[in-house]
Amino acid sequence: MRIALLGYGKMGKAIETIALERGHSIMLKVSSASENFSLQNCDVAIDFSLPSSAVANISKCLEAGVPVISGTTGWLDDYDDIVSLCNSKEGTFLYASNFSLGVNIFFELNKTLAKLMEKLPQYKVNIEEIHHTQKLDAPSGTAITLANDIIDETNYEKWTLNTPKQNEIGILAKRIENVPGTHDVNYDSAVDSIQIKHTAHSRQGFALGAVIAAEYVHDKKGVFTMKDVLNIS
Ligand SMILES: NC(=O)c1ccc[n+]([C@@H]2O[C@H](COP(=O)([O-])OP(=O)(O)OC[C@H]3O[C@@H](n4cnc5c(N)ncnc54)[C@H](O)[C@@H]3O)[C@@H](O)[C@H]2O)c1
Ligand SMILES: O=C(O)C1=N[C@H](C(=O)O)CCC1
Repeated sequence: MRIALLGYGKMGKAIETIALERGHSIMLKVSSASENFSLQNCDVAIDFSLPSSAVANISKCLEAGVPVISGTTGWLDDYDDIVSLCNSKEGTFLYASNFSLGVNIFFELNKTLAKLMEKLPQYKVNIEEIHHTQKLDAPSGTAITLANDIIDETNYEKWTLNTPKQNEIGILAKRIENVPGTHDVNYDSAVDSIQIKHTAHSRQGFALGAVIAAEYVHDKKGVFTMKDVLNIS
């Protein structure tokens, strides 16, 4: 595949390494909103940029008829508009808050555990995420996915970064130098605790998942998720 990298920071560089190893070519590297780039000759675009630039980048790809995947977090208020644009252009789009294959298995475990714990009101759930200090958004996109998936399976109504009320899931967002991404979901009762946890050891897992997702979507039409890529029903 001939790939456009929209965002050439920590993730763009990690994706470049893995894409080249897998025999792909990098046609374009974009690093700022002021670049007037052309997507000509690109088979797929991979956006890992800034919360403030993702929507413009994704829209530009969809307008140009170039399949696009995005891992940028912190722009999801506009997700439905992007889906509408993709559908109206008969284009190709995939967003994942976390491209790591392990995290996508962790998402399934989280849903299964939430279904089981729903029957045990003596347990209260909370989520903790830890990321490096350059991260712009909090909570992480992954923590939001975990919380929303629990909300879909239970009576919890929303998540909060503040002290949670009875119907709220508390998310604690910690920032510690050089941490690529750690997430845990904790259920605490008066007598015990249950915890599931995912720890990324580097950015390689995110980058590999992104390249695999780009390989999956590049010749398809529609709006996809990592469940499609991993064939999870
Ligand atoms: N979904 C996942 O699996 C996953 C994994 C890691 C990071 N992320 C997310 O990806 C995003 C990027 O992460 P990062 O660690 O590479 O950040 P980074 O700050 O290292 O890189 C972002 C890059 O985007 C560039 N940029 C600024 N404006 C741009 C524009 N208009 N178009 C294109 N590029 C532009 C910046 O110059 C910078 O180099 C963040 O939102 C982060 O939360 C997601
Ligand atoms: O480094 C980041 O920034 C990460 N962002 C994603 C998120 O917000 O969940 C995925 C993990 C790394």
